[in-house]
Amino acid sequence: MAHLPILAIAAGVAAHHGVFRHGEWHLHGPHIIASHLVLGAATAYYLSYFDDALTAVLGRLAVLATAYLGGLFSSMTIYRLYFHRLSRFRGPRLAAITKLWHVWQVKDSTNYLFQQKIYEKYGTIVRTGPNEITIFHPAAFDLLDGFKNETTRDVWYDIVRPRTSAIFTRDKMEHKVGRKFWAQGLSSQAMNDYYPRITSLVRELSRCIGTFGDNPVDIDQVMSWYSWDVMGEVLFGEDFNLTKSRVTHPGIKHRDRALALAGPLGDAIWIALLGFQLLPPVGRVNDWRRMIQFCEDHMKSRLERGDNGKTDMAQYFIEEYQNTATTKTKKARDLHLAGTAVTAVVAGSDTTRAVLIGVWWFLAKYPEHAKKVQAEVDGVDPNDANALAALPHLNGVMNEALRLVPPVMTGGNRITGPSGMLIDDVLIPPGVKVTCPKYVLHRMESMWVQPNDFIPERWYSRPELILDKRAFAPFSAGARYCLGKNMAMNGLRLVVSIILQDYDVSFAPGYDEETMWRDMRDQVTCQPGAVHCVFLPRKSAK
Ligand code: HEM
Repeated sequence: MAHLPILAIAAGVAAHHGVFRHGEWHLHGPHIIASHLVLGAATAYYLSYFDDALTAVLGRLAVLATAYLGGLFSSMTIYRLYFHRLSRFRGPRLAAITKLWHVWQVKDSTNYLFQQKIYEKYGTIVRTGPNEITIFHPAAFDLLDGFKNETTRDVWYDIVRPRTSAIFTRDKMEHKVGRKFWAQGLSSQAMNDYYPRITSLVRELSRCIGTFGDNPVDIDQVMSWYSWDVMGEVLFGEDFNLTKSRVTHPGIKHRDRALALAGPLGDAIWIALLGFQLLPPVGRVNDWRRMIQFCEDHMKSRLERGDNGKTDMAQYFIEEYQNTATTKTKKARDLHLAGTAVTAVVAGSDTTRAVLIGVWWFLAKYPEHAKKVQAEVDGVDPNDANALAALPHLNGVMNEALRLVPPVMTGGNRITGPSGMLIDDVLIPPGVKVTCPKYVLHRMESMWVQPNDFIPERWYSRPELILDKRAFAPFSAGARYCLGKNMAMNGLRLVVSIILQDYDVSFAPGYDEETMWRDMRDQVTCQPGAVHCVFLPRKSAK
């Protein structure tokens, strides 16, 4: 019996080297727990031959379990610190041992600030996990996602499993095929149909803002209504009417609370997946389920009712659903359509809302830039998307807001391909998770002059303030760039030009300007802190 603890330690070491060091385990949490419980029960049964008393058996079992886990975790720690192929890379020692350390550091959803500190302390190429390198280099976006990239998506993209979509898939072929349908739904031809409908939603937004008079407008609330309405109109051909009725849809609350759960766990996705599978539907797990349910149900009813005479994105997703009837099972097609709905609702509503919050903060803080935009947009017909796209200061404001408040602040994790990744003569081996936080790159001193300052002119009349344009990728890059970019930019320009044609903006009396920055959270998408503004009708003629 005395030899059993030694055997248990050896079993822990063997489990590490023989099993857990190989392959991916994030989808197998319940199986790992179940197999260890079975093993524990079998060991208890074996021990009961030597001792009749239950307490004695359980006591011995606890010793063996501790020895096993001790062997397993000691082996992991020693291997990761001294023998792992990334052990030569600089970075926090605890990060090299376990990703849980990183999760703990960003428990309040401040991964963007954590990454900033990591860069300042360790430099350009940092080991931020047992098998993870974070790159703070302008070439990184292209290396990760450029057209010649060999990378695959990291395990994070399994988060809506068993559902999939063009974004939430790690299968290159599924991504390529799915991307075609998204591209059709977001093509310039489809955009011609959406644009007048989005314009009338922006007019409704302007009316809604007018109803506040000289009272403060909670920008998050109003932009959430508006962006949800746009998502409904473009995705499902349906008006949710939130801006008009000034009611927050429950889907928005579920989305925000669900993303708050996914944010800090983004770097240890197995915890979230385990929670979704094992925990009862309470709290944020319930929000996650309800968010998914809302998207699924809505897409399903759109499928059943057919279109209502308007072009919408759903029609392309339904076409994909129908086209794959002979090649995929119904269950697989249902799961793909559901995953696509979740992707479209989050990508289509939450990203633009985040930028708009940032834009209004900057315009209230720097009224001289609002005035410059007003001088440009006055006299321009917002129905003419090309005319708005040609206004330099308006676009400079958009780009600066996207640079300083990128809606996707971190994330976009990839796994290096068979040749690894060469960066500044440093080879990152194959099969390593690599990441490049946009928030940090968008503010690096080596890439931008006065990196933390809001200077829209750097995008047109003062190009010398941009030292390396490769460091700007709010919509990602290359083969995986955002397919909604044109729609998003057209929508953002419309909102800012119509509202600034109608109103002057300033911070609400008593509003603490630091709130937006102090309470900013990185939760898959950026969640800026509260911004309260007052919009007063313009006195000057347009
Ligand atoms: C300002 C608004 C937006 C920003 C900053 C933005 C940013 C991004 C980023 C960074 C990615 C890469 C994500 C990743 O690889 O994990 C992405 C992908 C994507 N976005 Fe957007 N997005 C915006 C709006 C939209 C909108 C409105 C839609 C459509 C309704 C959309 C649809 C997509 C799609 C389909 C992809 C996946 C592309 C692919 O993987 O091939 N986005 N977006």
